[in-house]
Amino acid sequence: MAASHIWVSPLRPHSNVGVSDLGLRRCVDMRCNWDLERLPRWECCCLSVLAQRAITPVEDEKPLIPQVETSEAIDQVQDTQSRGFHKDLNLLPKPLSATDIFSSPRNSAKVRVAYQGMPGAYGEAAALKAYPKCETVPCEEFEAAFKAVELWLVDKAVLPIESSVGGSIHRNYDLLLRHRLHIVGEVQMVVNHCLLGLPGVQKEELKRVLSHPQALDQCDMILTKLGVVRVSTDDTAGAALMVAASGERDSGVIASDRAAEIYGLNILLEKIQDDDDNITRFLILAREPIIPGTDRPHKTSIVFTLEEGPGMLFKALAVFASRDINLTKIESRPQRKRPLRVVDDSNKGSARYFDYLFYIDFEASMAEPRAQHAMAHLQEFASFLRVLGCYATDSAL
Ligand SMILES: O=C(O)C(=O)C[C@]1(C(=O)O)C=C[C@@H](O)C=C1
Repeated sequence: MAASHIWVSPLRPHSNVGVSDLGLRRCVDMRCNWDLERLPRWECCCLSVLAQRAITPVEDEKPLIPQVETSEAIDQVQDTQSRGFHKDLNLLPKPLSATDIFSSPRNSAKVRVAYQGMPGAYGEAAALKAYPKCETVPCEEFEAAFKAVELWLVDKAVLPIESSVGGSIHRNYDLLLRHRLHIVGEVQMVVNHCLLGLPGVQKEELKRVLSHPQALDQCDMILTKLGVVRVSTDDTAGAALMVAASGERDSGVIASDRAAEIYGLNILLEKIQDDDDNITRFLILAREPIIPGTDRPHKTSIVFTLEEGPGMLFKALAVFASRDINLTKIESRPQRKRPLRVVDDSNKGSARYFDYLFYIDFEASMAEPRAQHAMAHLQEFASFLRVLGCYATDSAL
């Protein structure tokens, strides 16, 4: 029986990993090629993957619905096989979603790092750059990765925060504030996009190209030249999976060379981004902050709000300038809970102010007195101030 047909029976209570009944689960470990006769043995190599996905209900969690192998599923596999793909896409790990989070027992000495997207996404590469021996955990959405850390399902999350071409990833700025995680590091990654297609397909045959919106933007010139329709997906590797699964010969993908390998697609063009130096900066998030050092260059990330008044932002920025502290990033986001603030009647009641959150990264460690003084000074007139993290600067591209 093919590995794609392997289903694992309910896990019995397993004291050393603390897993209770998981329901019927398909073997999701790509390395697992156990046959049906051997399934009752819980020491199966896929145990780690299953254990990693064990469930403890959280507030908004839907109960896990046991999966059963349906005739459609079998048809799908046979259909895929008949199209001749050498990769069995059913064996890919299913990414976690925000409503599909469960707590995880630890059965691995490896650091587990969550990222958004499917295997082969750039987030996975960033996680492996930061922790070369880590176990990567795919998540459907950014928020699922935040929750996975909070629920001890993983140790860290690695999420994109800005791109040299596309700018800030606003969703993650907002999530940084909504969740109580700490920034413990950063990863700068050169992103080299490839144009992928099904085996045997020429780039001239493509009518549409699927990818993450950032990747589509970063490859604007080649897409315009090809005259294709752009289709947005949640992540680049997810786009590769879709095309591999659909077998649509007129659909191409922008994704990594690793995604091509995982999903059995051919690389039609390499390094197709408009800007050669296409760099994405990822943040490493953890439950606990690190103790800041002064042994090597550090950055500190903060978020604050200011009282209304002329020159307030100027005053805020002056706390850094007067101490010779260099700012590497400033971002403002509307404050969601009070997106619009109407002034009181004494001010005629007609003026409306937007309240903004200011996110700043500056080049100093919180272990340095100048950074501590700058924060104390800022606190004098900031209505809210939080240090999101202090971490070593990543200068290795
Ligand atoms: O889709 C992916 O592969 C991602 O890792 C996400 C992401 C992003 O959010 O910017 C990361 C890097 C690339 O710039 C394109 C997409």
